[in-house]
Amino acid sequence: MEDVIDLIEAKGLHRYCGRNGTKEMRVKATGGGAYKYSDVFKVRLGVVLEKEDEMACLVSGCNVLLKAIHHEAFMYESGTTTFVPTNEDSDLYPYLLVNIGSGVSMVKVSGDNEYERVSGSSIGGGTYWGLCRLLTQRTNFEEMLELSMQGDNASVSAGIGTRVDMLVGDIYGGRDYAAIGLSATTIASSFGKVVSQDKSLQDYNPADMCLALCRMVAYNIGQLAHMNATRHGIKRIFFGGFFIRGHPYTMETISCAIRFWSKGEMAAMFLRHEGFLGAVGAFLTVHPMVRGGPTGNRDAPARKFRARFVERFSTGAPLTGGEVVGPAIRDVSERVSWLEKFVAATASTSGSFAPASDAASAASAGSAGSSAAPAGAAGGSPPPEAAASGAAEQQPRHPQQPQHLDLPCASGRSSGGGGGAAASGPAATAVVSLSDQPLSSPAAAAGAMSGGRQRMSLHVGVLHFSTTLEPFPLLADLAR
Ligand SMILES: Nc1ncnc2c1ncn2[C@@H]1O[C@H](COP(=O)(O)OP(=O)(O)OP(=O)(O)O)[C@@H](O)[C@H]1O
Ligand SMILES: CC(C)(CO)[C@@H](O)C(=O)NCCC(=O)O
Repeated sequence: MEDVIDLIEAKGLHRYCGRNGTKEMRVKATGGGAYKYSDVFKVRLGVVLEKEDEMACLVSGCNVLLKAIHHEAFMYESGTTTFVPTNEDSDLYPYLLVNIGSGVSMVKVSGDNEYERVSGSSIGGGTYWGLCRLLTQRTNFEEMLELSMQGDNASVSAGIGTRVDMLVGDIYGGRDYAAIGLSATTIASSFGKVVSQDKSLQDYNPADMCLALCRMVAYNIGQLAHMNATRHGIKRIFFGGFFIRGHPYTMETISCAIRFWSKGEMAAMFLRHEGFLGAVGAFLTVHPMVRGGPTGNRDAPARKFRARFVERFSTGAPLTGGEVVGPAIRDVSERVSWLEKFVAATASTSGSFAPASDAASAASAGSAGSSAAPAGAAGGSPPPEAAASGAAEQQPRHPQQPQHLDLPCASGRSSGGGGGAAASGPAATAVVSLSDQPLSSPAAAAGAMSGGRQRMSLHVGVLHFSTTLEPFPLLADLAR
């Protein structure tokens, strides 16, 4: 947070308010940080944080992104990314939103402003990060993700006793337990193999531990999500939060958990703007969705800009070749030029923005990081849903795929029957329609389809401070 405040100060961002920066800047903020850092913002920057409820912001941000961004949601299975277009006409509700930040919140979303936090878990991104730090002495999150790409949590080829996870095969003498749908490579007990090894911490490969932790946390969340979806009769689950980071292992593991426990009927869906949901929601309290009607036409260029900006602001952390190319929070000062372009672009179009209040931007103040991930793809045949598409695009983004997918659901009980290992092959990105995803209630679908709503657009402001390697051609254009 200190870095962020230094940055705001250095760039004078807190002065972008009112003519010549004369007004007090008020910024919408959500999450615990909106409370925790309220005084610091006021004292050091003179900025007032206007607090917005975290769950409400998560939900409204998610709803808007799903409606405004054609390719916001995607499935990620066996190395293949399959986009699931969601827009205003799609039958979106009800769905379960699983937000994986430090902790995990599970929210049943039944309508635009209708939601209930139905569950949560303290085993989340903070758990992964904290345990990784303890076990590997690494402090940098990106480094941990990269390490996990090189890890082997329980390889059979590595020989019994060399890795950390205990497999069904370790217990059953190399055999499957087919009667209950468990293959020999299914994880029977995360870190369980350590118990039978007379070794100390330094004998273990940090990469193996990072991977085993990633699997443990992600699988547990996937399993809890499925249980909660079932308990509430929900057929669609979207996963958000900054823990995911478009990390193939994380997404693959969550997907596997959902496929396995739903007996192949459900698929996990991820979000391109995963880490920004709350920030988008907070921003919307300043700039509500652009309305149609006579006044709507006046700010058409701004609307277009907003929509295009969001589409392009992919905030991605796709992993290519094991390297995290998304926003690395390393040296903040060297990668902030986009922020300046954004400010310039916003200033140059602000006449048509018609802000609802003095607040100039919105921030999710819960964490220091930001960003999300259009996951790239590679390999494998698409899951059954992808076959319905016909609109598959070849879009190689993950030239190197995870190598050790001895996933807990690599058994006959998942729809693919023994799926789970990432196949090699050409990268593939497919598109399916949301209606290919099962609906829990036809009535809900009919309700969601009615009402003659329009496609919405929005403008994501300075939501989070994030650095990114993503070029911003649109912003650059506008800034010129
Ligand atoms: N560069 C990073 N630095 C720190 N954590 C990161 C980074 N990238 C991803 N993460 C993960 O993101 C998590 C925080 O996610 P997020 O910002 O969505 O939630 P939060 O608002 O901090 O948590 P909560 O909602 O529980 O208050 C961390 O615990 C960590 O697992
Ligand atoms: C406390 C919050 C909501 C803060 O974002 C989050 O970290 C969370 O949902 N934690 C899990 C708390 C629980 O066990 O329900």
